[in-house]
Amino acid sequence: MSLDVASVRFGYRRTPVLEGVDLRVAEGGFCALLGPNGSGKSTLTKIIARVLTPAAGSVSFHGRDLLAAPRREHARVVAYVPQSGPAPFEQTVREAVLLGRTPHIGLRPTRRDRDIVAAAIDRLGLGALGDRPMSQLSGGQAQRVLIARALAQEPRVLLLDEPTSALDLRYQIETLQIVRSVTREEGVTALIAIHDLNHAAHFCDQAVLLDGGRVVADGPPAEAFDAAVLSRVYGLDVRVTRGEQGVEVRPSALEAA
Ligand SMILES: Nc1ncnc2c1ncn2[C@@H]1O[C@H](COP(=O)(O)OP(=O)(O)OP(=O)(O)O)[C@@H](O)[C@H]1O
Repeated sequence: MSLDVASVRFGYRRTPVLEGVDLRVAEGGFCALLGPNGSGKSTLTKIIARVLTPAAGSVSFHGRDLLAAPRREHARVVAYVPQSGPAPFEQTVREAVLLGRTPHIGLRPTRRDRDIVAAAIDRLGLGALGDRPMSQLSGGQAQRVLIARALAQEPRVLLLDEPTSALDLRYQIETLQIVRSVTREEGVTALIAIHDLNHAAHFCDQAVLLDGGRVVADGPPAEAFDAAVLSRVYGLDVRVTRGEQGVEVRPSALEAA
């Protein structure tokens, strides 16, 4: 029972970006997708979300081919939080989150759909903003609406592309806690593109490191984080320490300062 990405290749025009990516996330796992700018993290999440079509390879969940499934079926399994989304001027927060119910709704939303939307809005701390037009939100509030929309979709697989990039420290931590509880308590499988290696180590149970469109490390963060590999991939000398608090990565330059 897992999300399986096998031999995925992709290029924009003639430039190869992903060169045979394999990864497996166990059901209920929380996997960090790491790597420097341009390493292919967004591209890979977009392929699983079916925003992009790979040149080769497969994506399956519980052995079911997600790339060949009808769109509505795919949307019942996979929810995708992009780095940012369009904010139609007239749409309120509640209407934007209700869009997450689209794959489940018949002709019109039921009471249950509205309850799920209200719960997702509350969970992301947006309770006071339900009637606010999307155009009047801060960047971080809008990012939290996208996450609430994905939760309202009740997916089995949750893909998040740098969902904490616009969030202040409190909401970064709260969002990662929410995603972790969704994986642990509801068995949702989550894949998150994220830059903060220490947040990844703390919250995720698997870390996949991409470099130039290839997987160069994959495993529990404490095992996958190797100082020599990270230093080479990021082009910056780092130290990895392992203690009671778990694994921690620090640029060597900061230690010398
Ligand atoms: N629409 C596009 N057309 C052409 N090239 C693209 C396009 N989108 C991304 N690329 C290129 O593909 C490569 C991978 O980009 P991608 O956005 O997947 O990286 P990333 O790891 O998510 O980076 P970041 O950490 O900066 O978000 C980069 O070299 C990028 O310049």
